Amino acid sequence: MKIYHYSIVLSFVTLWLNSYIPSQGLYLLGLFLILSFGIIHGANDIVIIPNAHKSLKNKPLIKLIGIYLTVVLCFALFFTFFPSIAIILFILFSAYHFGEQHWHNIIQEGSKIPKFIFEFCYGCLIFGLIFMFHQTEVEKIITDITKVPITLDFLQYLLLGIGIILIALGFYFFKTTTHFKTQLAEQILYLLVLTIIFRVSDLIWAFSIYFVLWHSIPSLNDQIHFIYGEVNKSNILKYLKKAFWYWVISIIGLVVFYLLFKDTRIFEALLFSFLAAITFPHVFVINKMFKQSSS
Ligand SMILES: CC1=C(/C=C/C(C)=C/C=C/C(C)=C/C=O)C(C)(C)CCC1
Repeated sequence: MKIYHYSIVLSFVTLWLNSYIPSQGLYLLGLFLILSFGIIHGANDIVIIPNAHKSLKNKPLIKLIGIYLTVVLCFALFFTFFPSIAIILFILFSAYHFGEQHWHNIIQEGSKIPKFIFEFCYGCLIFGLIFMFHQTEVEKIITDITKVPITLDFLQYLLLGIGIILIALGFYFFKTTTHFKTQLAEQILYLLVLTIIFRVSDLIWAFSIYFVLWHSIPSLNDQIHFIYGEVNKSNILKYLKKAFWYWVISIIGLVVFYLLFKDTRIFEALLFSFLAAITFPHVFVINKMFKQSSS
């Protein structure tokens, strides 16, 4: 079964969970899943870096960890001092990252620029839909991070523009890329299911469903393939073993963090700022990995 078939089946399970678990429960489960999968699917960046980047091939692990932590720290400082620019970049980078993960196996032929625009717009569509259905909450979190009051009233127009670009480029890929043609109906169905899920679920739960089922699990699959050459039980276990301690430390961190900040307005703002700091380097590492595996 293709990895996205698991995603679609599990997405229906989450729809069913919506009516069985109260919102607060789904909120906590969503946070736990975002952090767990966020950490697990980013934990092996340090293993991928030397394989994807020739100049880092023979560097000792401790040096790589040092470089990685320095980059994360720089982004965290950037987020602290220039939150408005940082959040815009964070959303734009993440949109490309989500789109690239989703489409890189489907659009393999043709020129780079239309592919880049298509992947970027697809990611923007995903974020745009989540943000549109949960506008007030998203405005509150962004305002808490940036301290600048914002409104997302422009989202409908933006989504319309993105939709037009995606349809136009969709026609182009339909004519030029065989795999795209055979995938199109399935992908439109996925998008419809996702739109319903985003509409009926709370913000954190909706985001966690996309992030875990549609981004992290396919990403884990690609990473295991890249590092070990094949996805099987023993390689999955090897990968998870490597990520395990990072995960334990992060979950302990999350629990402490939740207990300390749960009653403050800025809990979600702090959480997303942390996610952003670890996301920036991850986006570059995975982009390099895809380039390397397609060359
Ligand atoms: C959902 C959401 C936000 C954006 C989150 C993003 C952009 C997450 C990206 C994560 C990635 C790409 C992780 C690594 O793989 C905001 C703007 C903070 C506002 C509140 C809701």
